Amino acid sequence: MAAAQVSVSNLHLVINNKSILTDMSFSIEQGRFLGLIGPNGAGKSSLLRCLYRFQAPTSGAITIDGKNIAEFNRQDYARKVAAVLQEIPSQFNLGVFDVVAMGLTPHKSLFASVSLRDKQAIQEALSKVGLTHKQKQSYESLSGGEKQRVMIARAIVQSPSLLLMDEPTSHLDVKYQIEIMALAKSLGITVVASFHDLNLAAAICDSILVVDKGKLVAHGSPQNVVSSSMLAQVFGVNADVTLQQCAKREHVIPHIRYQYQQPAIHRGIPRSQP
Ligand SMILES: Nc1ncnc2c1ncn2[C@@H]1O[C@H](COP(=O)(O)OP(=O)(O)OP(=O)(O)O)[C@@H](O)[C@H]1O
Repeated sequence: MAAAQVSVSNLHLVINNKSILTDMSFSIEQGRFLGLIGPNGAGKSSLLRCLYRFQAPTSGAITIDGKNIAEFNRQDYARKVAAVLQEIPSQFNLGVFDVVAMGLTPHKSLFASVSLRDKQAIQEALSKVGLTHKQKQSYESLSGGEKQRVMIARAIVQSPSLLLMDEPTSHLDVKYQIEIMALAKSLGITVVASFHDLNLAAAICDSILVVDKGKLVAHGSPQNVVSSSMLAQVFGVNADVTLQQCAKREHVIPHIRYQYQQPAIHRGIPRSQP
């Protein structure tokens, strides 16, 4: 499936009279990898929920390939958009193979059986996330990181044109953090993913959107967005940022070194020294 072009305009989300997202506008070109970063409670998951239609925005519009997402029927939307969410479902009383097979549902008619070609797609996805040897095991008995990789395999099988991921690496060891992100990038589809590992986001993403208190405070290439001043103002941390030439990519990647010994900053205002 071709990659999707996504556009968000003047998005507002208000829940119980509380502004969760305020006047967000941005767009993502086809096939690009957009990273969402921001402190806890900034609104990253809420934005992803709006993109996934889990949450209807209070006002504003989200379009995919020029069509408002509210206008897609459920099956068409499921064919177009896959999500790997923060809350890993725990109700799957299924084996790993069957959970991954659920990714095929939007593409099949009711009661259609799993074909040989489907089986190959499932095996391929399991191999890509390094879980071929676990395919007969029950989903429930997997570790947190293994469950997360199963959900990513399921999203791959779904063959979407837009992949939404909420902190997809939170349970993964460092090897799989790198591998899974490289895998998501290699799919050639449009990806929107939230990150807490800012160095990983800077290394992987084509562009980064910084969210703070429900507002978009910066949007651009990692090189333009990730800076000591942004880290101080938005995250309240002291850090040095150096630019590293990447062998495989033409551009430079910012690399953050946190100053663990220095006092934290309160939103741009250094805390007083003891
Ligand atoms: N259904 C809801 N009812 C009330 N408040 C909500 C609801 N959903 C989200 N919020 C609030 O909206 C704010 C943004 O939450 P969200 O989960 O989007 O942040 P986040 O950036 O993903 O945070 P984290 O990095 O901690 O996962 C938080 O203050 C949260 O408490």
